Amino acid sequence: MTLNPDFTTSTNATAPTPQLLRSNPLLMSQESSSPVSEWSEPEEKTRRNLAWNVAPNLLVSFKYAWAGLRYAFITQRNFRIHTIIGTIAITLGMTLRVSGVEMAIVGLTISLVLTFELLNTALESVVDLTVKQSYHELAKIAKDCAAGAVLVSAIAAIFVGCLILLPPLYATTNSLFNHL
Ligand SMILES: Nc1ncnc2c1ncn2[C@@H]1O[C@H](COP(=O)(O)OP(=O)(O)OP(=O)(O)O)[C@@H](O)[C@H]1O
Repeated sequence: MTLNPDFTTSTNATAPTPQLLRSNPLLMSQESSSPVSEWSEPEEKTRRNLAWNVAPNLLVSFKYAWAGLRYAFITQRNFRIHTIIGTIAITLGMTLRVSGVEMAIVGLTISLVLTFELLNTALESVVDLTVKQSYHELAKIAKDCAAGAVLVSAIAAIFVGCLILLPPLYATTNSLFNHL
């Protein structure tokens, strides 16, 4: 194996040295992930500024998070369906005046499903970015497992929803019919 002479002075033979990276910013993506930065503070700042999108404050971070939610809502049919069902469940819970703890359980279950949907969307994007248009067995496993995670959370949500919302719904409709 022939080693590139530029890399031989580094402790990691495959990682470019800071000197080499300074002379060629395109090599920055090959930099080792050492927890202790070898860069001076201004250099670190410049390097960070070269990232595609850097949130300078909390407000901008929220803006990116909102963009992710918006993207999932616009592009993912399942995310829209789960959002609508979740909204119906919360409205039903408030109308039926279920207890605070029960509302919290319903709310947490809904957010779990939506969270898995978002992670599923993120993972699909990363897989597509990695394998592009090509078929790969590992890409299939990754996507199928992520979809499976959403399915498990959705089944759990249906179970929790039925357990908490059906008894008061049944009681309310029963008493309504009895008054007719
Ligand atoms: N690059 C690939 N290589 C192999 N199989 C793939 C690949 N891309 C997608 N698949 C298969 O097709 C299925 C659907 O993938 P797709 O990216 O269309 O997700 P989707 O239909 O948007 O899923 P979801 O409804 O969960 O958002 C995956 O679960 C996987 O089995």
